[in-house]
Amino acid sequence: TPLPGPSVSGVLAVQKQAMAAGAPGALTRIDSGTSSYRISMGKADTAAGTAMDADRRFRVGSVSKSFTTVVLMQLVAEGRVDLDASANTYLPKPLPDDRITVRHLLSHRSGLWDYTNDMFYNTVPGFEAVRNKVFTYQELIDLSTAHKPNNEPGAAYSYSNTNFVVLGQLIEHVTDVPMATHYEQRIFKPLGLKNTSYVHPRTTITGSYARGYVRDDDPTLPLVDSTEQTVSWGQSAGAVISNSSDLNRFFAAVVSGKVVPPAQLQEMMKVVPVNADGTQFYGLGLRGRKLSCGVTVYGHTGTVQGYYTYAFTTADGKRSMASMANTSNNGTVNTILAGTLEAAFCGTSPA
Ligand SMILES: CC1(C)S[C@@H]2[C@H](NC(=O)CCCC[C@H](NC(=O)C[NH3+])C(=O)[O-])C(=O)N2[C@H]1C(=O)[O-]
Repeated sequence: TPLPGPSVSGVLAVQKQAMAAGAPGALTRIDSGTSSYRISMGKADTAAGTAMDADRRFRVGSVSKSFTTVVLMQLVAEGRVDLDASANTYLPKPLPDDRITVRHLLSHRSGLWDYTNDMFYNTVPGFEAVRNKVFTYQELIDLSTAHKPNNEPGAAYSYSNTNFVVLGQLIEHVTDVPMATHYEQRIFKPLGLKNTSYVHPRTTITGSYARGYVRDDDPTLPLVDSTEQTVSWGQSAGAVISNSSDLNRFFAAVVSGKVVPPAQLQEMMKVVPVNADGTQFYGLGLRGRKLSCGVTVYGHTGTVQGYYTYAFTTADGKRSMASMANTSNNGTVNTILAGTLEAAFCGTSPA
C-alpha cells in the first residue's frame, strides 16, 4: 500500500513543539520520489541571530555507526572479516572475552560497558573535560573493560558506544588504513556526499553549519555552546558531520544496495525488537522503527552534545527523512523530534 503523503504542517508543528521545549532551532528534509521538502525554523546561531536552514551541516552523533557498519560490511564482502569470528582475531589487543564476535559488536550484544556512562554522568563538566581531548581507541576500550560486562556475549541487547569504537580499531588494524580514508573513499566520494566529513580530531565544522547547544543538568542554567569539540570520545561511534540531504541520500543508498552487496545488506536489515512495545528494532549498525501507519523505516538516531538527529528511510529507499534539533540533554526535545518520522512517513500531525 502506498505511503500517505508527507505532512509539512505536521513537521512544522513538531519543530514548533521542539523549540517550545528548548531547542534553539530545528530542520527537517524529506526526499520522496522526485519531491524534496526542506523545513526549518529558529536559530542556527543564537548569539549572531542567524536563521536555521535545512541545508546546514551538523554533528550526527551515533548516525556515524551506520557509516562505520557500511565500511565493515564491505570488508566482510571482500572476505577480509568474518562476521561470526571472534573480534579478537582482528584486534591489536584482545578484549577480555574471546566469545565476543564481530556480529555482537555490530548488534550491541557484546555486553561491553559504555564508558560514556561515566564520562558524561555530569553532562556539562563531563563534556568540558573531553571537548578538546584526543583519545586513542585503546584508551576508550580500556575505560570500558575496567567495568564488568552488562551481559554474556550474545545474551542480550545492551547499546554501547564501546562496540563501535572497537569496530573502528578493528577496521584500522585489519586494513592499516585510517577510518577517515575508508569513509571518504568507500562512501562519501562514491555517493557524492559533499556535505559529509570525518575531520576527527579537528574541532571545527566547515561550510554552512548549525551551532549546537547542550543543556545543563540544571535546566535553569543557560545553554552551553558545544559546537566546537573533537568528538574523540566518539570517533567511529559518533564523529561524522553531515547534513539532511546527504543523510537521506546515504540511507536510501544503503537500503538500495548501492554501498553494500545484497548478502551483507540482508544481514544489516535483520532487525530484532529492542523495546517493550516492539516498535523499535536494531540490526547491524541500523535501527528500525515501526510507525503508526504500519511502515517500518530504517536508519539511525544521534545524540551528541548540541545535536539530536533522526535519519531514516523506507525499506525501498523511495522516501527518506533527516531531522535535527540543535540542542541536547533535553529528553523532551528528543522525544518530540521523533514526531517528524510520523509526519514524514505517515502524514500525521502531532496532537
Ligand atoms: C543511544 C543514544 C541516545 S546515546 C548514543 C550516542 N551518544 C552518546 O553516547 C553521547 C551521550 C552524552 C550526550 C549528552 N548527555 C549527557 O551528558 C547526559 N548526562 C547530551 O545529551 O549532550 C549516540 O548518538 N547514541 C544515541 C542513539 O543511538 O540514539
